[in-house]
Amino acid sequence: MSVTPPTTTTATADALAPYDAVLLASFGGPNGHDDVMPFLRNVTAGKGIPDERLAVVAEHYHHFGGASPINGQNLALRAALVDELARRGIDVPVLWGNRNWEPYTADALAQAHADGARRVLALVTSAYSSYSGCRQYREHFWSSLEEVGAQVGAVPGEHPLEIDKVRSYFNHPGFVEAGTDAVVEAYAQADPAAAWPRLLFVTHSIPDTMEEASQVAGASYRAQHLDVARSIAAAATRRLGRPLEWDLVYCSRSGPPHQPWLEPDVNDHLRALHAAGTTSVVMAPIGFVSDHMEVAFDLDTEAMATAAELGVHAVRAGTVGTREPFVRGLVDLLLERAATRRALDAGAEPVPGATVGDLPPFRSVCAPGCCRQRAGVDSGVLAACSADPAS
Ligand SMILES: CC1=C(CCC(=O)O)c2cc3nc(cc4[nH]c(cc5[nH]c(cc1n2)c(C)c5CCC(=O)O)c(CCC(=O)O)c4C)C(CCC(=O)O)=C3C
Ligand SMILES: [Fe+2]
Repeated sequence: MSVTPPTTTTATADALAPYDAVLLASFGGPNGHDDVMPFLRNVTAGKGIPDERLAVVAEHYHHFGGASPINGQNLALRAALVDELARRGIDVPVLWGNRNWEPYTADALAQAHADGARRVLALVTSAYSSYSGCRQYREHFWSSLEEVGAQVGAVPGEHPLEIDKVRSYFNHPGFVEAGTDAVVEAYAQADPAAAWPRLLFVTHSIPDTMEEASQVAGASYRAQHLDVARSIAAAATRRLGRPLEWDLVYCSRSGPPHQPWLEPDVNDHLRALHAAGTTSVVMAPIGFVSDHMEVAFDLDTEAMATAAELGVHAVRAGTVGTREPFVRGLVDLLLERAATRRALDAGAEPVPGATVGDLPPFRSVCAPGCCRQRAGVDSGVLAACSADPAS
């Protein structure tokens, strides 16, 4: 009797080469009451967010014991990634590092360096490209590498480790499939006797200036969301067998009142829909990969209260979290990025990236001037994962 060996084992042994570690890079969040203000000061350092706004946001955290759910969710995502990598025969350390709270990226990188890692592949917990979801992480990688360099006695600008980043993955099939599953599940909770719910895709608002600057990456932050919304609405319509009417709305705006941010706000939109006769909605938070504080407070607490006050029936769809299609897609993206790195090192073109929707795959190596806070304004802050760190 002959046994056919599984083909995947040998095929994937070096699938992540030349990388020797994966970094799950996230926002970070407080773990208790005493962490809240220091965390908020980290987040808003140099941003000019007024103290009154910080006090309001601090209350959101105190309402939940001072702890954000985001850290537990990232640990769960890391465990799911390790499992999926192991299932494919890939044994690689998966580090976890945050921009705004412990464990900090520099500490994770320093440990990886001490353990022998030299090339790190980063995956950020933000699917869309804009300053907040892309460049701010790349600037943070650069300064974290400088910090590790200083610890090991490297010359400034010469880093003891390299970091590459997985492309913005909003239009990757795994993200869209998991988001579609979440919407279909939410509609299953709809009362069959009541009105068919209108679908509200929700994301984080950003200043109009940041939206304009995000356009440099190919399609703006808003256009990226519209592409995902169309893809999910079309797939969910097919699966539910009924047409869906949908809108893209925003939550969590901050900044001074005179500064324009993307609109409509989810609460304002609920009021407008109610006035026009809508009685039932599903809210799908496609802008967030897990149920962290924006979802737990701004949607589940605040927007749900608005809906209740109006008498509008509202169901909140889940986030992609650790759903199987999402985790599988993230591992596919790690492999795609490694194959692209090998191709670029050999003087060839990046490998083609899988997508759904109308937009092309976003770049693995960011273009000069991409995703600044303001279009055309160079802040002078260096960023990793681009051809030119100064641009
Ligand atoms: C686009 C976007 C995402 C999605 C992409 C991604 O996931 O990265 C995101 C995620 C998150 N934002 C978070 C928290 C905060 N964001 C703030 C402030 C801001 N966010 C912005 C944008 C975004 N933010 C912007 C333009 C600001 C203004 C100041 C600035 O330019 O930075 C502030 C300051 C107070 C306030 O102004 O609200 C806080 C506390 C948390 C942690 C939640 C938790 O603890 O569970 C997460 C995941
Ligand atoms: Fe934010």
